[in-house]
Amino acid sequence: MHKLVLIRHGESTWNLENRFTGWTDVDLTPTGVSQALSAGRLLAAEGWAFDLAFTSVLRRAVHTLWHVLDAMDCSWLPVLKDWRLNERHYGALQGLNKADMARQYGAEQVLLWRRSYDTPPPALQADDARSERADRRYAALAAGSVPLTECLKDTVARVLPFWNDAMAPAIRSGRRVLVAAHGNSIRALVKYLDGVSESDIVGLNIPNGIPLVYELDADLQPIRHYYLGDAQAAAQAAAAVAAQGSA
Ligand SMILES: O=C(O)[C@H](O)COP(=O)(O)O
Repeated sequence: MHKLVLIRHGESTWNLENRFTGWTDVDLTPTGVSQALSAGRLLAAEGWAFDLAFTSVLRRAVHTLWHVLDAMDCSWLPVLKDWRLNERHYGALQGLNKADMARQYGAEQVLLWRRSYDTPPPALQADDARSERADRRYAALAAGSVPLTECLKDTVARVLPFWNDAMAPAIRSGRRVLVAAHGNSIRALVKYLDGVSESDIVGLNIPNGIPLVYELDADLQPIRHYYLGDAQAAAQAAAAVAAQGSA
């Protein structure tokens, strides 16, 4: 059996302000740092150890990983950063307040943008100052492949190749893997691992900073999954994420 640990970044500044974030590179709040340190201490206390970590190229996930590894006294751990673990791109919603959007467009429309499988938010214009196309961290991507918006289906389409190319081979080889990522890139991976339907994925919300353990068989099929620590607290935190899209 293999064990894979996934963790969404701790609270970010735009989580706190309830703003759509996507690829905007905001940092953690002090609460987010505390969540990451607590997760690391919990993992250490329960005897977890890792051989390799994966994360995105966004600082809220990278810094979460730093704090988790620091709390586990293994800041030396090899880390592979890849844009394919980035949060789903939120398009022209990036920077806008989620409750304001619910008041302006209705909670149902915001739910579709946040949680549906194939309804993308309105796209950024390519010349929008918020576009990441000039960001040198994405310079290796083919021209025009830096997204201007993404639905979850688009996120799955880039997370899965990274799973198949990097994460799954590492796990199959027996390396103990930790992944620090984002709410929707984790939703994309969970959808694949658990075979969640396009309708059921709407109900999945990932809380900030709580380790999510996947026990996988030899074929990397899930046996079970659970949050470390207080299960009720994790459920309440996930419900709070869902509520962020309310007016
Ligand atoms: O990108 C964001 O806005 C958040 O990190 C995730 O947002 P969501 O929970 O509204 O999808």
